[in-house]
Amino acid sequence: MRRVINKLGATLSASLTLMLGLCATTLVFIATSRLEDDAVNLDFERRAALRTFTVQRGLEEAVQVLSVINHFYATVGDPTRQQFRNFTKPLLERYPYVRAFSVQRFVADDDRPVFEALRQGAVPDFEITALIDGKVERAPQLPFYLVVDYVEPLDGNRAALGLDLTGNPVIMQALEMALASGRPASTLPIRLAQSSSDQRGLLVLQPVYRGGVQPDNPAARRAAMTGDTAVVLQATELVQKILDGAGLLDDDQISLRIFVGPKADESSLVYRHDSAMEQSHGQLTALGNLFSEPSSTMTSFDIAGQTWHMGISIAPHSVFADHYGSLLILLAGVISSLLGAAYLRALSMRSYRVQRLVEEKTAELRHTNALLSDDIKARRLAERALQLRHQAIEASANATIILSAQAPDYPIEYVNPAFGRITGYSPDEVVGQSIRFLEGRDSDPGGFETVWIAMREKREHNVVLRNYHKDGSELWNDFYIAPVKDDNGAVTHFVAALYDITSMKRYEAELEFQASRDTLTGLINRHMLRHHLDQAIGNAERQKQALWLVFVDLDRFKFVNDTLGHKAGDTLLRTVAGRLRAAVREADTVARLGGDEFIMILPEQDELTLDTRSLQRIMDAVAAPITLGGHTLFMTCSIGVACYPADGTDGETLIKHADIAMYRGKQTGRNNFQFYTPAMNEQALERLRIEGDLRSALDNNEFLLHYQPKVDLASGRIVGSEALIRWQHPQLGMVSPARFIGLAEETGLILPIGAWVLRTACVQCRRWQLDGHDDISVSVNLSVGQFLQKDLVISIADVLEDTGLPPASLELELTESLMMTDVEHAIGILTGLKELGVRLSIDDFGTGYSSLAYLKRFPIDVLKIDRSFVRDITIDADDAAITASIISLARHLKLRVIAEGVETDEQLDYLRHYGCDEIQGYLFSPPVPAEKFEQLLRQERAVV
Ligand SMILES: Nc1nc2c(ncn2[C@@H]2O[C@H](COP(=O)(O)O[C@H]3[C@@H](O)[C@H](n4cnc5c(=O)[nH]c(N)nc54)O[C@@H]3COP(=O)(O)O)[C@@H](O)[C@H]2O)c(=O)[nH]1
Repeated sequence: MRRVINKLGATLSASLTLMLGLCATTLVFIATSRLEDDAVNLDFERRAALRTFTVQRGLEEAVQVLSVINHFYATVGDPTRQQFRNFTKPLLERYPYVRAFSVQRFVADDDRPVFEALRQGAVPDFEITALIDGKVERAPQLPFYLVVDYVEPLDGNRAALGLDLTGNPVIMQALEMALASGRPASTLPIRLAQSSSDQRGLLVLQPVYRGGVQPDNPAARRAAMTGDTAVVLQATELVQKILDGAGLLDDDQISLRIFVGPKADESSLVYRHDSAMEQSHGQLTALGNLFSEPSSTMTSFDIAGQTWHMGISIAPHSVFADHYGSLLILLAGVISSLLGAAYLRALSMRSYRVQRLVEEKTAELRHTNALLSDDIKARRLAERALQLRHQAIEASANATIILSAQAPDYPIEYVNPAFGRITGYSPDEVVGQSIRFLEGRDSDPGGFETVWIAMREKREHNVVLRNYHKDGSELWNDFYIAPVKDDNGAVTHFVAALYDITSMKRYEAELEFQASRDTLTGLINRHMLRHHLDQAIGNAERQKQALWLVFVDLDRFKFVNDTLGHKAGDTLLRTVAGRLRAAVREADTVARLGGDEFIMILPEQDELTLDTRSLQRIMDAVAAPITLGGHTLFMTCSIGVACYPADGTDGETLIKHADIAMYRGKQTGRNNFQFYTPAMNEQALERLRIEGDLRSALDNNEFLLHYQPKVDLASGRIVGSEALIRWQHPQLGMVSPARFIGLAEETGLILPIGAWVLRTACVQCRRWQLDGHDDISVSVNLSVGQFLQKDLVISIADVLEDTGLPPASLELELTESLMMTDVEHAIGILTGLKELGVRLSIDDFGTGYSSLAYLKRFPIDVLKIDRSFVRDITIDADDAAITASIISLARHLKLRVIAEGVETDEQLDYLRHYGCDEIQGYLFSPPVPAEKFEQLLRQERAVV
């Protein structure tokens, strides 16, 4: 019984022991499983953290590289394509995940053709393009473009060169972010123009500012932005290269998903790496419960303003593999005793603690290690960036100066080599000195003052300064200064960039000069004249003094231009311009209005009142002979004067009235000056009116000829006639040629009108001859326009042949000034006419600047004394003497001489006394119609 009880007890005890053993074993199994789970989770977290950290650090490094590029661009100013290439080449080698570096520039539509043409110098087919429906095409017209100006490497990125980014809202949004934050900003993933695959890329952008200094608020940054620098990253490739570079893609249990954007979903997925198990997903499903649930984690971080999400998961794994130990324990526990179970439990508890401790220490060590290596990496990066910046500053073409903010007068602490090249001063000469030593005596004192104020207020500033090079030459600088703060935000230094804009300033001054000057003569031009005139009128008004507005127009300038060519015409204008300038006072203004028109402003001065001698001086200056390419020219001018304030109180009116007066001068025989009178206005208006009618007068047969007899003083008989045109105007009645010949010359109508006169006069004269007046001749006035006609000789020969008039019966009257303008040319034409057999006469003789030396070279037959001398022959001793000398001169040169405008017997007696050959004038007859002239011929009486 006792044994039974003992057995039962033992059984019970054994059962109990067994039960206890089983319970203990089960408990040990569960605890061990948990321990194993913890170890697996810990390991996953460590692997995930390492990947997240590596990707984040790689991305930050890519953004940092952009800052280096941006700094280089800002420091160098506007690097050339080659400089940009040289700078980016080592960076591209060092950072293989960078797809490209690029520089964007704003281009206004107006500048587009010039910009494209300039860029085509380096890239022949360069043009501004746009990405339209996935294709790169010529960009449509926009007010401005943000053009990819440089991109490196060019291979593989060629399609991006010239691309206008303004049409890409994602890029423009990122640029806005960069402007708002003042830091580089990234786009969301976009399709790249240069990428043929579906892979998307990211652009990290950093604006470039005018002067290379970043303004401190968004509005100022927006205003100062000239473009941007960018780093182009192929998102998938980037992550792949970062992880691969760190050897983190070998783990076939880890799956990765990387998203860029506000949400981590399929649309923002940029990278995916599947574990080996996940790749054989089908088998997993079949094995079902034998595999554990996958562990996963999602971490988000910010890169250049965009949120990156990194999802990491570990593949489902075999329960057997993870819990092999615990299952063994379960098995052993079932078999082993309660003691073993108890021992196991004690052992496992201890092992759990030890393992936990080991894991914790290992994690701590890894973390410290990672921090240490991060620190080293960060230091290396910072050192590299610092070195790069230093090299960029040293290599910069523009001067960089660092000034102390803590000593009085802000002494210089550093200057780069460009400073020496630009200013001529070595670092030894300037370090420790105030930058003001660059100032010169006549520098604008306000310029540096503004720099000082900005430094006192510890803010950035930009100013254009006129400084001086060490050799004393002028040095224009675009000067930018900005404060440099330490880690606590205290301003310790100022950095200044000094751009040499001397040549640009010179060019500007040259342009300004050009804009105000007449390029041919160097005189001030029409535009600047208005400015001078307004000023002169203002002065005259204040001083209560007069001023003369003198309008000078060269006589027969067209003749020189047409006969000697435009080059000679230009030389003539330059000569005249110089003479006009020399003929007036320093304070007077001489301007060229255009063509052969000059304006002079002669203000009255206290000690000097205005007087017509100054006008005569101007005329004399123009009249001095001018030799041009073997030709000696005798130029004259017509002058019109309008007086302030009598003839106008504003510039426009004064010029208009002086022009009218000048025109009057032209009408009254040129080579004179005329003061404006209100009556001239009427004439100018009339001129406008008759100009229109003149064009149709010939077609309407409104012209007719009158003839004035020429009487031979020896025989007292009519020997010739002068054909003088008349215009029977339908409203104005008979219009004198004095009113329209000048106009006809100006408009070119003189050619058909002159041809009509010549033919009509020849027909008439021949008719008189056929009627029995065999000796009668006709003289016709030849105008400048006709004289310059290339086929003049031929056309006269044709008329003579057509009409049958013997050449000797035709006399051509040419004015003295017409022939004297270009003597050689005139001699050529006159010789041609002479060979035809016609007679040649110099009309209005004595009124021009005749040179007697030339006179004898002209093949002429007759001198016609101008009626202005004849008129006063009996009352003015000078006119009488001139007339007598002309007659004597003619005799000496074996020329016939005729006096026109003879109205009185006294005049006739005088002329007869001195041996004048013929006379013409009202004393015998005014010009009369042909029928009346015929009557005079028929009277056949000795008239004088
Ligand atoms: N190219 C051409 N010029 C022409 C032609 N016809 C005329 N003219 C020129 O027009 C100017 C004015 O001519 P007109 O009004 O006909 O005056 C002429 C005579 O009427 C005038 N005259 C003649 N005798 C006297 C006189 O005793 N007193 C006086 N006060 N005037 C007189 O002189 C003018 C002729 O001058 P000129 O030619 O110099 O001999 C005039 O310049 C004409 O030349 C034409 O067809 N073509």
